[in-house]
Amino acid sequence: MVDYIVDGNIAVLEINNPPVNALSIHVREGLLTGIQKANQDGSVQAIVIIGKGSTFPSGADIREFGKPPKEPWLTAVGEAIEASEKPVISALHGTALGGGLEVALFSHYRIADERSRVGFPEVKLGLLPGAQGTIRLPRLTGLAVAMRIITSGDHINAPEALKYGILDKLISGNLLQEAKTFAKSVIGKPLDNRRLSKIAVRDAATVDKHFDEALAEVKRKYKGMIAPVNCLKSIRGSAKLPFVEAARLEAALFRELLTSAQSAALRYSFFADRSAPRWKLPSGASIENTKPDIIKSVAVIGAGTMGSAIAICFIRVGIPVLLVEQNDKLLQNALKNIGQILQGSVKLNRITADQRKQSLQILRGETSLDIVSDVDLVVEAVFENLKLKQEIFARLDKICKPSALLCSNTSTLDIDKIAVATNRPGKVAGMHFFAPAHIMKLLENVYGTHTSPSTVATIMDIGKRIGKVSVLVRTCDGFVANRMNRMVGNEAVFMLEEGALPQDVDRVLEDFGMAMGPFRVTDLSGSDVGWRIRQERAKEQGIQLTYETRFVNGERYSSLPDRLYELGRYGQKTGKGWYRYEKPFARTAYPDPEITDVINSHCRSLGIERRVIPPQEIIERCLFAAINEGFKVLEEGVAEKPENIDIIWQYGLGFPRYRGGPMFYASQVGLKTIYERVCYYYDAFPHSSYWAPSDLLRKLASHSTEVPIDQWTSKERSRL
Ligand SMILES: C/C=C(\C)C(=O)SCCNC(=O)CCNC(=O)[C@H](O)C(C)(C)COP(=O)(O)OP(=O)(O)OC[C@H]1O[C@@H](n2cnc3c(N)ncnc32)[C@H](O)[C@@H]1OP(=O)(O)O
Repeated sequence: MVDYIVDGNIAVLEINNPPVNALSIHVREGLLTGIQKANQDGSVQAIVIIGKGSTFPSGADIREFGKPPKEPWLTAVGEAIEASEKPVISALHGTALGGGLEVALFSHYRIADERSRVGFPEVKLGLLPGAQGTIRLPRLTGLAVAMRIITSGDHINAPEALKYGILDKLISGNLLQEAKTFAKSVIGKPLDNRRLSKIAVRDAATVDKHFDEALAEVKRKYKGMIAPVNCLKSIRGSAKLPFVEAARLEAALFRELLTSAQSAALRYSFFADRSAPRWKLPSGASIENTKPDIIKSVAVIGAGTMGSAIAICFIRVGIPVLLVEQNDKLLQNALKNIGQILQGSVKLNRITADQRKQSLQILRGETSLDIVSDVDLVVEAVFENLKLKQEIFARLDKICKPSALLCSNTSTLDIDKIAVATNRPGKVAGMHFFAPAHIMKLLENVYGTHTSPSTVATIMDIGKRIGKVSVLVRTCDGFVANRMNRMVGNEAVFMLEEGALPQDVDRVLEDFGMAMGPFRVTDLSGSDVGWRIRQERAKEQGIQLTYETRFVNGERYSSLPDRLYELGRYGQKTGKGWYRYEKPFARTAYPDPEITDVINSHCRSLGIERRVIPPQEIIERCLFAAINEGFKVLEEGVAEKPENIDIIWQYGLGFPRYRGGPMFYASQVGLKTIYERVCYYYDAFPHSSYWAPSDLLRKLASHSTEVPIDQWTSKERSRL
């Protein structure tokens, strides 16, 4: 794991632990032994630490957290490095992160490949740089820069790191050769002024001011997260306390984080991010054995808000798009909007003016579907109506070349029902973008009964190319996101009927960490959309919806949202929805006494007695209902693994990453508790059949010990 190579009077400790040279136990042992050996070796006068392969260590081995810790700790290794009587030079390349950067900060000198990056991403894992990173970095950079680097977790490029004093020299040539040359140049020089533990924080006197400012910032930016706050407390300690005491404080703050539920969730999320895009079909086809087609051109059908944003996703990575809208006025409007959105990106420095120009050059608007005959991929983004989509797909099937993939951006409709309109069901799939599509990271890719493995491989690959987090799910009503989120919406509205107000429900869920409560979300997206879908479905089933309707097909129904629609309260766009806004399209939501009156009068007219609904009930009814549905999604194989569901919620539905996702949250609450509460609510609300407990949940909850989340699918599904 660490090779010890002597070249003349220089010992090189080469870390070899692919893929990222994580500081696993054997690496820590190897480094410690190497430093000791080099100090005992009379022929050695300086020591170089370097990474083999693509990078200097990118951090501690995250898989070791949560397991019984093994000595030597990284701090002990680092202290041996700093105490070395022979100069130690860390030679950085790739990404020197977390514990990797800490190794460098224990070293007496740091040189780096000019393309390398450094950083402390621990905060993203709910941790702090616990091997003295929080007390060493401020000694080099000063407090403000250290606070920013450590609480953001952002990577810093080498030239910037040089400017901040983190690095001593940038290297453009052969790193190892240059490191040896550098090492020779520092032999015999005094080391105490190179040992950071011997150096004071130069702006220590200003620590309280920096702390207060940074604390206000992290509380706003990382609401609810404890790691950034502990990072700041530890950095404050670096300035206020003698080094050894500051190190003790850092260790205590680190231990608190290491055992926290937030860190467990964030570490789970780190691996879930990497696992979710790795798709596998029940047939055995997978990312490992199926090649994607190369998509060189795309047509987007429907130039509404969604279609336009989808077009942007492709053109900004250089994939030409034909945007088709039947009405020329709407088309011209869409093209203008796309230009404006890209202009906004230029203003925010996300793209250059040149990139905007290049993107617009590969966008073409058309009013005829016939023009799409030669594209490789079609993404349909018209109104959510099965008949309309079937008509379009039937036409596309005739117009498009046989190899073209036909995908729908439907958010709910069964892909199989769309595919039957074509003679190429193997090439039909869902690509469910989330609004606003050019901003939201999630792409919920949907396969139907006949979708071929190569179609799946292609939509997953194109998702990656356009920078999305792509998760594959099987078709069903609402897929994963909308199917599970429907329970949140339903329960939220039912609780209004029983005693809550929109702001009560939203506040509880936002305090839990959701980016937005369900009523603020509805106001943002517009309640007219939901109304139209409800009316269409009722029409299809020959049902007449009225204010008195309390059940549809035996299921509990609330007409409250319909009342809002009739009042013209469509949400932000009309300046009124579940909340009041200063004017149409204004963002700030104010609780509205008119809504309280509407709800009260609704309850009176239906003879419902209102009661106080406690916060815990709001959490349980919204989230436990969704979690129960999540277990049904798993048992049916709609999602292959819990990570897929959690990633969909994090990137598509604003679930707090520091809680992992609804399924990971369930694992922390405990499946017995979840199951018992689901049963309780099913008893209380038998007309909401989604409360019927999932078989998988029941089975998992029946085990005497908690079944770990990574065994939920493999163990139990096969036994159901
Ligand atoms: C106290 C805490 C201390 C001292 C710490 O150091 S905490 C760890 C701090 N470091 C990090 O958080 C870095 C995490 N890694 C990354 O950000 C990225 O992996 C990368 C920028 C280093 C490289 O990115 P990329 O090239 O895209 O590669 P992947 O992200 O796909 O990673 C490749 C595989 O390596 C696994 N991995 C990466 N980092 C670690 C790690 N620190 N410990 C364990 N495993 C790690 C990653 O999961 C990938 O594995 P597979 O999915 O391929 O199995």
